[in-house]
Amino acid sequence: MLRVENLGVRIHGETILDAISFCVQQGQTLCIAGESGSGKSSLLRALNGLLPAEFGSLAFHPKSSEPTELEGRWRGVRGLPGSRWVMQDPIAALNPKLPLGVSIGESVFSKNLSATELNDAVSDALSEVELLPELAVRRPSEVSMGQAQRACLARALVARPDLIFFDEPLSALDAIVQKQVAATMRRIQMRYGTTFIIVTHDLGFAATYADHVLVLRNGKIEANQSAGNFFRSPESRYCEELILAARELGGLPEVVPAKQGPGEARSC
Ligand SMILES: Nc1ncnc2c1ncn2[C@@H]1O[C@H](COP(=O)(O)OP(=O)(O)OP(=O)(O)O)[C@@H](O)[C@H]1O
Repeated sequence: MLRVENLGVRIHGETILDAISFCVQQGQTLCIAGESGSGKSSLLRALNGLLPAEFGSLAFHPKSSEPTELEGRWRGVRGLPGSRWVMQDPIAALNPKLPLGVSIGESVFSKNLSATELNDAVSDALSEVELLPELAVRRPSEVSMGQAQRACLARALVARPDLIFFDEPLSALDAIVQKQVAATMRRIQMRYGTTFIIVTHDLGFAATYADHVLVLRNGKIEANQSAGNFFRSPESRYCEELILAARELGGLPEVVPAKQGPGEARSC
């Protein structure tokens, strides 16, 4: 569904990402992990056209939008048609002056919906993420962090994307709300078959939700494996150490249970 070959990013002569290749199938979850500064967010930015990147090739074939195929230098600031992005800090991601319902509705501005259709779409999206319709009139400063992150998820969902990029979507939330939002994300994926690409520091989260794991280090790929293989038999010593460190901190069980859901990771 999304296949990237040989992506590179250089800024002011410095290599930020080098020779990045991976693919992810429709309805599956790719978690991108790695230490701070390894290039995870830069990879999301490059895939969304926000950093100047060189692509050996990129092919994105969503179910409900035109395919995108490109190679060479790309900077398409509107991102990939058929995809949306949920950021790490929901308060910073939302316009502080706009009620949540308006921010959510802006996501489908280009569809030229009537006022009634727009209201219905926003209400549906709010209920999809388990928020009351009354919250549509509140501004970001008038809701909790968890509610704001759900609103960001609703803003992505209202456009019915085939692919959602998430940059550390749970890190601004407390543990209980993290669990609730993660469960909502999972339910949405099961219902709509949406593909998720999620940047996370949390290997425990990746162990529970990922089909595939991509580990970056110094802008290069350190591992690109199905989640099952990654946690059983990581590709490099560095990844073994990452897994060990997560276990020692108590964030990862000794035995990673098989992922609940549509089945074993499908390779592409
Ligand atoms: N626009 C930019 N100009 C120059 N350097 C940049 C730019 N964006 C990112 N970098 C550099 O690229 C490297 C990777 O940064 P990036 O934010 O992608 O890392 P990360 O893995 O997401 O880190 P973290 O987990 O801390 O968010 C860093 O050394 C960063 O300073």
